[in-house]
Amino acid sequence: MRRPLWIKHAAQLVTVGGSKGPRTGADMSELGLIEDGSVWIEDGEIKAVGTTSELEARFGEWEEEADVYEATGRLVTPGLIDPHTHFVYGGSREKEFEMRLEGASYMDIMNAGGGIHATTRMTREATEEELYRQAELRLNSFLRHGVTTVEGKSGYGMELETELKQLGVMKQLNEQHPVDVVSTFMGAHAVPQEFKGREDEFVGLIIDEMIPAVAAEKLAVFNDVFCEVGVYTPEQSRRILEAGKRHGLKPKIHADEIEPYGGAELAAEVGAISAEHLLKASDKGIRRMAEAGVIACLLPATALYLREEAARGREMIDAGVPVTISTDCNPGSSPTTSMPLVMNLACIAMRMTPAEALVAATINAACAIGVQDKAGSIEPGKQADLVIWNVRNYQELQYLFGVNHVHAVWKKGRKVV
Ligand SMILES: N=CN[C@@H](CCC(=O)O)C(=O)O
Ligand SMILES: [Zn+2]
Repeated sequence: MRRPLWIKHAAQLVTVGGSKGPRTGADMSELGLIEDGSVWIEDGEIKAVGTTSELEARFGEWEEEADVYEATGRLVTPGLIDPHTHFVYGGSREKEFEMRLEGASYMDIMNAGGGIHATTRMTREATEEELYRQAELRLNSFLRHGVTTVEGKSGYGMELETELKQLGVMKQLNEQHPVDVVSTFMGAHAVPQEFKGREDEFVGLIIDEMIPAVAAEKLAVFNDVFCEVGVYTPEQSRRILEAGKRHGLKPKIHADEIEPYGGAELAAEVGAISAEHLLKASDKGIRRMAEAGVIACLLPATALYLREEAARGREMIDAGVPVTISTDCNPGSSPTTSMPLVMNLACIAMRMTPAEALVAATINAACAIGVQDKAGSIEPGKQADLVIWNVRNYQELQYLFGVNHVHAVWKKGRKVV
């Protein structure tokens, strides 16, 4: 049995406790704050949460047996959760960054065989070991930025062998790296170049071959599709997502990123757990998502990187849509692992409040990837995934922007940063 861990005297402890599902509306501002907060942890699990004096009354006589960590003057939050990434890939695309600054659009580059296609070529060529080493470095960086759980998507294979290779790397990393990895199959990330003009044939391959194989190997929890003008139509997307459902894969959807295309509406119709991007989501789509309880996964770093207007986060929250936020870590449109930066941008570019940004990056992110029973908040029974920050309160975390304020990170009760 490990020695208990006792964190004491946090200037502010953000618990975000007590949620069964994703938070909406005014509940997105409820942080469950405890001043002079304290957490008692046994065997990697949170046993008790309260003020330091409350926990001293309960556990004071065992102080000698515990590892005590003083968080005096600092903010403590749940480990952040990144619910949308493409962190397993081969190669790099810094040349496209320059091309975009010179005027080329994201879709122009992709349609000319770059973008997702370029990364697909490099990922197909990479060995499993190479992919593992690169992805491991990215997970290390996530951890240094206070992120303790990450969703990861395949989709740089778009052929069964490479899709399985990417998902296999995520499975190994989930077992071997401190960060928990939740996997999503995204065979429908683009139409591979060799299937140009034969899109429906490739849709058939995803439905008849790839989804059954991925589900049989239990390599993914979710099934995602890039529903976009020039990529997958809403009808093709629906077929792919319904096929995933028949094999137990829950739908996610990259929706209305570049052009309005009815993606938000489709997410509500197929009962998607979340819809991603949504820069161009329609009013009707936002209403439908609120009615159906679809979580909006908003990616303000991607919008900034593509020099686009961010999604309407403020309006979505006001309309009752549960909102989460993410880095979208990928080699093209958002090569970052910084969730703290994403929280800053959620405030600055989407007019979310500092409290809403934290809820979006913790409990709502957990709900968007189905891990809310074990992560996303500081409450008894959950994994001890905690971050101590070099700031005094949650407002300061969002106010001092573009800086990594992480002081220390615990994953399942072990100090990893
Ligand atoms: N939009 C589609 N897919 C990714 C980008 C992938 C890439 O450019 O490599 C995204 O979510 O931003
Ligand atoms: Zn994405």
